[in-house]
Amino acid sequence: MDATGVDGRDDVVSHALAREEELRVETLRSEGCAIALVSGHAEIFGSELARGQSVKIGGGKKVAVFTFHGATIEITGKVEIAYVAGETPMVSYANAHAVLNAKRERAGAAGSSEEGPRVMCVGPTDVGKSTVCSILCNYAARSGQAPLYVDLDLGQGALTVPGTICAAPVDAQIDLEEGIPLEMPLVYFYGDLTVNNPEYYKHIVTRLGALLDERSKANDDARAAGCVVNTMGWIDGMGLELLLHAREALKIDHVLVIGQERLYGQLQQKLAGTDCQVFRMQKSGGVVERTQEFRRATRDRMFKEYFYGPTGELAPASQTAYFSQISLYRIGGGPRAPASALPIGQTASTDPMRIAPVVPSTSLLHSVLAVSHGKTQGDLLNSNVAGFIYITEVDMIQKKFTYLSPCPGELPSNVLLVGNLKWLGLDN
Ligand SMILES: Nc1ncnc2c1ncn2[C@@H]1O[C@H](COP(=O)(O)OP(=O)(O)OP(=O)(O)O)[C@@H](O)[C@H]1O
Repeated sequence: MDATGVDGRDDVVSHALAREEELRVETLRSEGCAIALVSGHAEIFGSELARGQSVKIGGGKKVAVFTFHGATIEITGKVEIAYVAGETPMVSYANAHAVLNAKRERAGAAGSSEEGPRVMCVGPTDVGKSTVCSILCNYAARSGQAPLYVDLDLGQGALTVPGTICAAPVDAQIDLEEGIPLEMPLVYFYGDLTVNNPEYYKHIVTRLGALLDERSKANDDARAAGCVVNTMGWIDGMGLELLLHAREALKIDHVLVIGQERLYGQLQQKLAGTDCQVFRMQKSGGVVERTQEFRRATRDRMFKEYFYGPTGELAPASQTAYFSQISLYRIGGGPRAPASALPIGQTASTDPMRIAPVVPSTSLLHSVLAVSHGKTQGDLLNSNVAGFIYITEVDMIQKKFTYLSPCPGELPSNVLLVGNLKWLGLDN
């Protein structure tokens, strides 16, 4: 049915949803659309829609508007596709939330020293892991809890720039336009999109786990709320080892396996005898497989959003720094000793935890660097980062960089970490 929508526009299509149905919407790459709830109750990935208000969904995004009891939804603007689906796993996700919340309430009861649930979503790529994490955080926030959203996914993480692992509390339902509020994120820089240095990745996950424990000791509400952890889609070989390591380091007690029976079986065997429960969750038919090209575009958008804001509302500061004013370091990948220098029979290896100074060069152009909280070279392995800068120019003659920083003024530290994160900027 076509009509004039809540925004007064005439390119509006209305959809009536029966109970437990969802409207799946894929926006065009080039432009977004607006979604409005006209009647009933509905939510997008656990975030409730307010009646009569429209929410902007950016270009290239894929969302589902779900209703437990029935709703009428209007879409304003052209979309790639919008269709109603009757079969969704949303009720099972809501049941999972009920189990987790019961544990939160027990842990939050007066005099209790019990831990709240620490949940981890695992599964292959494109099964809806990040989506389930958002749904669980939203449901928890709607019931007055503030779980920590932990993102261990380097390539398609939801919190800050790619190439990092991070955590942020979700104390209100996630804003559909602006994402998870990041007032106090805890971010560790890995510096790449895939794990080629498992030892260092494990090291920062362990650090994150220790900080989770400290937070939970210091604050009863945080202890009771627990955490919801998103993981990478790498589930074989070393990928599985990294998942099991994260499970232990973050003291996860509920693992939700989405969309793969084999992984479910493997984890059940590996975690037998621990106090961790493994659950199988159905994959939603709405989850869309993303091409490499789409994933690259999503990463570029995340870099852009970091510097310019989700709706382009921020104005990053362009600043300069002389090479002599900053110290650059790279973690891992120390040089191999030449075979001739090694005893017979030994193979050369790199030191995964080596901190190597980086000499400024034009190869840093278009790099995203992390501003470390570490004050000295020795601190770097254990320090989280304050934020990121983007190198827009390297002047080898004047020995200075020009960079974008989210805010003007001096950087919080002059110790910068270099990885392999490149972004071609707005012209891309
Ligand atoms: N029910 C649904 N209807 C429509 N789109 C959906 C639905 N559930 C998830 N999606 C979309 O499918 C895409 C993939 O989902 P998601 O990012 O949660 O998967 P993932 O398993 O975390 O992927 P990866 O391992 O690559 O990080 C996202 O764009 C998400 O918005």
